[in-house]
Amino acid sequence: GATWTYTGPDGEQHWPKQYPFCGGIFQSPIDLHTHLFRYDPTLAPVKVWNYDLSIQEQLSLGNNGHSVQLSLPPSMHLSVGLAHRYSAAQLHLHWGSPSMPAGSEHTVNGKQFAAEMHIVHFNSDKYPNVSTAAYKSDGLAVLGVLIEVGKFNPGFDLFLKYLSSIRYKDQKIQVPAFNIRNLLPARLDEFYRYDGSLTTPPCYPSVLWTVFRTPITISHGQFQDLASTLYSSSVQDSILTTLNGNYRRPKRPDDRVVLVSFQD
Ligand SMILES: NS(=O)(=O)c1c(F)c(F)c(S(=O)(=O)CCO)c(N[C@H]2CCCc3ccccc32)c1F
Ligand SMILES: [Zn+2]
Repeated sequence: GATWTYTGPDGEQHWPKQYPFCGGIFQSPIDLHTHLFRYDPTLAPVKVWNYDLSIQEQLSLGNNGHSVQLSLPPSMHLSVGLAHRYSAAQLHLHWGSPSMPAGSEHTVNGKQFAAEMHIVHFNSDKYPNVSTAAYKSDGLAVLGVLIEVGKFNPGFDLFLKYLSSIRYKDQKIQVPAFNIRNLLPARLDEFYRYDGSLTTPPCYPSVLWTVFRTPITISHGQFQDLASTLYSSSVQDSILTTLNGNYRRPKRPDDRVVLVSFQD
């Protein structure tokens, strides 16, 4: 695809020129703030199926120049208390930089977290794959997990430890699969839910967002590895640009409501 970045002449304020949806409605991320919240007692806890992948399976871990991306098998799926099954496609992260460790996309009452993980799922009842689903209004369901710096996270290390093998854009390796449930917070019953978009070009307004209320933690060392190991440059590029600060700033909520599954 075309070259879009998070800063500079191809930065996010320029995205709408090449990707018109980026300047459109229902954009993500947003600041999840209290007066947008509406408690919805009918919101069922998120149920994940087949996240406990066998170590015999191999997953593709790649640097796509915008993020670190782990491919996921469509046998992994979730039910978000909705009519359709959403099958997993990939997970990726957004993070800050070593000097500015705030890099989540969603913020909560103005607080930005160190990083954020997204697990992209597509409506496999209706569409054959994520690329077809990506531009359909009921196409995608993305789980968002807010990440703080704190206790070491052994689950994240199962793929963070390979980052030095995919330093450059378009590098990818096969890694042993693991239980993706260990990357999620303990409570899957407390979350924010709203209609939004992809947070990267082409910014299709096709995402049912579920952002869990409880952040998970990774250690300072794990964060530094994430924020300083990858390049957005290809291996043949003469100038090396470190891949960090890969988060879109919060967009206007317009007249959207954020459903919340908790009351306190
Ligand atoms: N934040 S986000 O909105 O969840 C989000 C990203 F931030 C992100 F970088 C990606 S990307 O890595 O594919 C790079 C640019 O699309 C995606 N890709 C999704 C949606 C686009 C179509 C597609 C096709 C195959 C696999 C994944 C995807 C993405 F959904
Ligand atoms: Zn994302």
